[in-house]
Amino acid sequence: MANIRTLSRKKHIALVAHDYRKADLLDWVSANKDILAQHTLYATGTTGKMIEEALHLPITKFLSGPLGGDQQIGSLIATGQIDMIIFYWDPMNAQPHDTDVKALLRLSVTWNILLACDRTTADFIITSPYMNSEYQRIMPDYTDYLSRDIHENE
Ligand SMILES: O=C(CO)COP(=O)(O)O
Repeated sequence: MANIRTLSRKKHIALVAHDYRKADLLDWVSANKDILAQHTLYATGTTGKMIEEALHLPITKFLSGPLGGDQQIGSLIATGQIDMIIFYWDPMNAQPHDTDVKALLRLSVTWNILLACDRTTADFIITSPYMNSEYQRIMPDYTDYLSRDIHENE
């Protein structure tokens, strides 16, 4: 039987943007401020400071992404404390912490959470009826992986 985790009406949402995409994220957050204000918000350090200063939304800020903030959010995803991430990563510039960026994207998929990396996807998510209701999230089953025979290749 599938393992289900119920997302409450009030979602836990992480907001993250690379420098060249921060203005775009701010624009999207501004356009959806009233909806976002009904949820619990988290962000990497610089992104969070920018949103707080511009829009006065309460937001839990972690370290700046390259200094460990991406990994802090990744850790919350792995422990089921983040339901959704809006991650405006920069497709045109290399990042010094590319491994952390990849890890954050990987964990989002690993745990089947909501992930938007562009405005169109973010718009579809924020207008979904599930934003105002509970949602039964099917948890991926890693039982086989966890019980694998680690000696089989010896
Ligand atoms: O680097 C980031 C995401 O990978 C974002 O970090 P900041 O919000 O601290 O700029």
